[in-house]
Amino acid sequence: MTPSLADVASSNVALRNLLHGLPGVDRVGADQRAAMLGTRSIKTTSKALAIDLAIRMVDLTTLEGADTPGKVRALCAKAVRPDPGDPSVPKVAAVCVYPDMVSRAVEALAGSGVRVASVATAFPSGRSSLEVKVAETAFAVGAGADEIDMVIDRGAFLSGDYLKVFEEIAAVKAACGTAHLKVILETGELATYDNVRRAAWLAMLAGGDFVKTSTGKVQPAATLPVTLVMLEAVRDFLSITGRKVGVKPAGGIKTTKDAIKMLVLVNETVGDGWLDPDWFRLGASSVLNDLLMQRQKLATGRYAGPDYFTLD
Ligand SMILES: O=C[C@H](O)COP(=O)(O)O
Repeated sequence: MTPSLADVASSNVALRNLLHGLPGVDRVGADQRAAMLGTRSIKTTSKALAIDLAIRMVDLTTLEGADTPGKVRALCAKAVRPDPGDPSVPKVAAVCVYPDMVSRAVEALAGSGVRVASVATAFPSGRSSLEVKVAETAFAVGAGADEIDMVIDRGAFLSGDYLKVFEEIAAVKAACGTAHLKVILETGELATYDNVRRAAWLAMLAGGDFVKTSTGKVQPAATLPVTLVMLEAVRDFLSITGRKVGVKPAGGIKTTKDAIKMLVLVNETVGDGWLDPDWFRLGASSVLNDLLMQRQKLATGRYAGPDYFTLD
């Protein structure tokens, strides 16, 4: 008999049985499939569409201790008008900042349609109490964040305390109110693809609206095979539960090639139902300029050169 959500949500043994009962990931198969899809070429007309779609999916990110209000304002201006010389360039999906910068981003993005995402829950390590994590989430939402990017407690996950991870995600989700919750698995610390699949299921069962690969502070980050495993998880979760969850690879996505490989992977794994910023994001601090340069190259046949664009 399939256990109910209430059953698994109240017992670590039930959660463990469910997560360890998922089919194992064929590591060699996943690596090969991702590598094969990564070599697919796409037509020039499709490339132009893919670049604009990738721009619309970017969560333009700055997560540095040295972030200043001025840097966040400049990033927000870039999010709304990525190329001031070309109004046909679409806006990005969101700007992603630390909680204390949310109000600045909200102010700078007012009326633009670009969302404000905030990391929370003692990002990037996640090492704090549940009370602090919930309070930090409430602070960011109170300041106007539309989206919260939380980290899971990898220590609890890796020691098999799935219920702790589940309860933490559920508590943060409750603190989000109407804000969307992205759950960062930090796949570079999870050791196996089986763990990535289990952590993705745990995040979805606990109420996450998105599963996200990485903080950008740990390597490896958004690899193609890990993103493939997570795409398979959201596909299977939808078919079993009827609830659709988004995917956000983040960390180390730097070039148009990287971005387009991700889009091919989405198309081939879950289909075009996820080829939309509502369901797929690219978390990146520095991919936008390359997307702009390649876009201009396609349109004019020549590169404008990196100096033409403002810094990411
Ligand atoms: O969430 C997004 C990541 O922090 C960005 O990582 P990145 O700086 O490697 O692009």
